[in-house]
Amino acid sequence: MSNGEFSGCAIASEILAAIARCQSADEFRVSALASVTAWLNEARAAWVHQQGDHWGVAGLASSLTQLPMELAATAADQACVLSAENWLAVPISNRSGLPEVLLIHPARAIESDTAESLAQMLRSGLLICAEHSQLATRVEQLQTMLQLSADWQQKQDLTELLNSMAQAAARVLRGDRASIFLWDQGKKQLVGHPAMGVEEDQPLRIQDDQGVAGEVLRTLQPQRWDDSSGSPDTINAQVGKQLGYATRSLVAVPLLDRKQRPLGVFEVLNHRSGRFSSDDERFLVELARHAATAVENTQHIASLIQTRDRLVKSASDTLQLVGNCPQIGALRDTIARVAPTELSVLILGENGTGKEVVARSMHLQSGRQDQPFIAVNCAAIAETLLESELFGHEKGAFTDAISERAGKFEAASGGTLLLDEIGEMSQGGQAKLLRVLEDKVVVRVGGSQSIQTDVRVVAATNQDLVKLVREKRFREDLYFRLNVVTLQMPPLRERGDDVITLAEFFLQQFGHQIGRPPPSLSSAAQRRLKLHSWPGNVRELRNLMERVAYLTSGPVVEETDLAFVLSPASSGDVASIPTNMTLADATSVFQRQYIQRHVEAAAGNLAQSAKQLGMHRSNLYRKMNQLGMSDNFSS
Ligand SMILES: Nc1ncnc2c1ncn2[C@@H]1O[C@H](COP(=O)(O)OP(=O)(O)OP(=O)(O)O)[C@@H](O)[C@H]1O
Repeated sequence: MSNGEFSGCAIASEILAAIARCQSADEFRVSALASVTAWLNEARAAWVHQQGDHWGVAGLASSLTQLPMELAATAADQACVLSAENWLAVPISNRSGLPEVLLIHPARAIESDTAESLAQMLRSGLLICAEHSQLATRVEQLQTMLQLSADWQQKQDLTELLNSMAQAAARVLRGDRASIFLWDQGKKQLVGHPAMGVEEDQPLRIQDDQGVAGEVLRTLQPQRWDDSSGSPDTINAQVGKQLGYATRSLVAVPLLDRKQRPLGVFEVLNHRSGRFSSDDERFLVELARHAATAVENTQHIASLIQTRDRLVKSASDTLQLVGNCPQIGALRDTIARVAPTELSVLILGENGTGKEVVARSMHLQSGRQDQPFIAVNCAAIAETLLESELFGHEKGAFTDAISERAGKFEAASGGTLLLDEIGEMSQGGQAKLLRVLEDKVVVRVGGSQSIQTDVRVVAATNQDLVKLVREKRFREDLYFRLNVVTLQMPPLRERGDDVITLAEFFLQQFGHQIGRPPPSLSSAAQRRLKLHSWPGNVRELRNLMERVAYLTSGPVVEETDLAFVLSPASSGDVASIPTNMTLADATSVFQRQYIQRHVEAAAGNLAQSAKQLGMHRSNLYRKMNQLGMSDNFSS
C-alpha cells in the first residue's frame, strides 16, 4: 500500500478498528503507531509527548534512537507540520492535555497535507479512547461503590469499617494510603483511622483547625493538593514528621451526616502517578456519602449495644435473690456454676418461692444475657393452645389461626425459655417438646418447615414430677431430659430470719417507689411475721409488704398493722365488704377474697384451687386476671 492512496485507503479503517478495539489512550497510541508504521512502508515513525518539562516517547519508536525532540516541541508550539533534517513533525494534540507529536523519517515519506489529515484522525482516536477509558473507569468505580456500600452496611465494628473504607479508597483512587478523620467536637480534634503508623491502639489526633483536613472541616469543601501546586505549609508538617511520611499529593473531602453536619474528613494520599484528578475528587465525594451513612449506622448500632449492655447490667444488679439462709446460699453457688453452661435445669418448689427469680438470675449470669428471657406458664394456657403458643402456628392451622404466628421458642431464640408449671403440659405437648429439645428445631402447628432454634430451656414446677412419671402422666424420657440439674426452692416458712430480711427488702423497694423512707418493723411485728405459715411464700410476703408500705403512715410497722392482712377472719368475710359499693363491685371484692382464701388453703397451688372452685385452671387464671390478681398469684 502507498500513502498516495491515503484518502480512501486502509489506514483510515485501520485507525477506526484501533479506536473500536482499544480500551485506553495508551493502548491506542501503540496500536495506531503500528498501523501507521506499516502503512509508511520503508519510513520510520515515533509518537512523542511532553512529560513535565521534557519530551519522551509515548508509543513504540522502532529502531529510532536519536529523536528530534526540539523539532517536536516547536511543531507542537506552532500547531503546524514542520520539517527539518529529513524529519517531519506532525502535531497531534496541543489543545487538551499535554502536547503530542508524530515524528516521521524520512520527511518525504508523506505529503504534508496527508500528514495533517492523519494527525486529525489520530487526535480524534485519542479523544474517543480517552473518553472510553474515562467511562469504563466511571462504571468500574460505580460498581465498586455499590459493592463497598453494601459491604459496609453489614459491618458493626467501627474500627473494622474505617479500615475497610480507607483500604477501598486507596485502592480505587490509586493512592498510596487513605485515612478517615473522625471529628471529636468536644476536644476540638480530628482522630485519624486507621492508626497510620503510630501505636495501633493510639489513633493519631490533630487539632481540628490544622492542615488540609482542618480546612476541609471548616469549609466543608473538598480540597486537592500536590507538591507542584502549593506551599508545603498547607500540609500538616507536624503530622508528616510524626508519621515519617512525606505527602506529595492528596485529595480530602468532608464526611457529612444525614443532616449535612460534619462527622469528619476522608482523605487519600500520594497518587501513584503524581496527582489526583477532578474525577478522583468527585468519586471520593460520592464514596464519602456512603461512608458517612455507614459510619452513622455503625455508631448508632454501637450506642444501642452500649445501652443494651447497660440495661442488662442494671437488670442483673436489680434482680436480687434476697436471703441469707444456708439453702439460699447454696442455691446461689449452684446458680453461679450452672448458669454459664448449657445444662438443662429443673427448678422445683412451691408457688411463689422464687423459681422465676432463679431462672432469670441464671439467664443474666449466662452468655445469653443480652438475648430474650421468656417465661411461659403452661398451666395458664388452655391445653389446646399451648402447642401453638410454644411452637407457633401457620395461617389456617386451626379455626382461630387467622394469620401465621411465631411461637415462644422462636421468640426466645438465642436466649432462655422458662417453662413454668411444666407438670401441666399435655402428653402431646410433652412429645413435641422432647423432639424440639433433641433436634433443636421447631415445626409450627399446621406447618411442615423445620425452624432452627437455639434456646436454653429451664423448666419449673410445684408438682411432684417423680410421682407424675410413676402415674404415667409425665413422660419419663422428658423428665430425664429436663432434669440434668435440680434446684430445690425452700418454702419461706423454712427460711428462718429470711422472712424479715425479705420483708425489709420489699419495704425498702416500695418505699422507694412511693417516695417515702421505708418504715421499720417493730419486734412484735417481726415475731408475727415469723409465726405465719406463708402458704403463698415470698409472693405473699411481697404483696403484704406492698399493702403495708402504702397503708402505714408512721415510721414503724406495728403488729396491729399486720393483723388485718394476716388474720384468717379477714378473708372472704362478707361483713367486711363496705356497704357503699355497687353490687358488681362488691361481687368482685367477694370473688377476689374467696379465690385468695382457696389459693392460700392450697398452699398457692392454682391447679388444686381451680379444682376446689369447680373450674378449669385456665379459667381461674383468666378470672384472676380480670380481678387484677394476676400479679399476686401467677407469673
Ligand atoms: N429470693 C427472692 N428475692 C427477692 N424477691 C423474690 C425472691 N423470691 C421471690 N421473690 C419475689 O416473689 C415473687 C414470686 O417469685 P417467683 O415468681 O419467682 O416465684 P415462682 O416460684 O416462680 O412462682 P410460681 O410458682 O407461682 O410461678 C416475685 O415478685 C419475686 O420478685
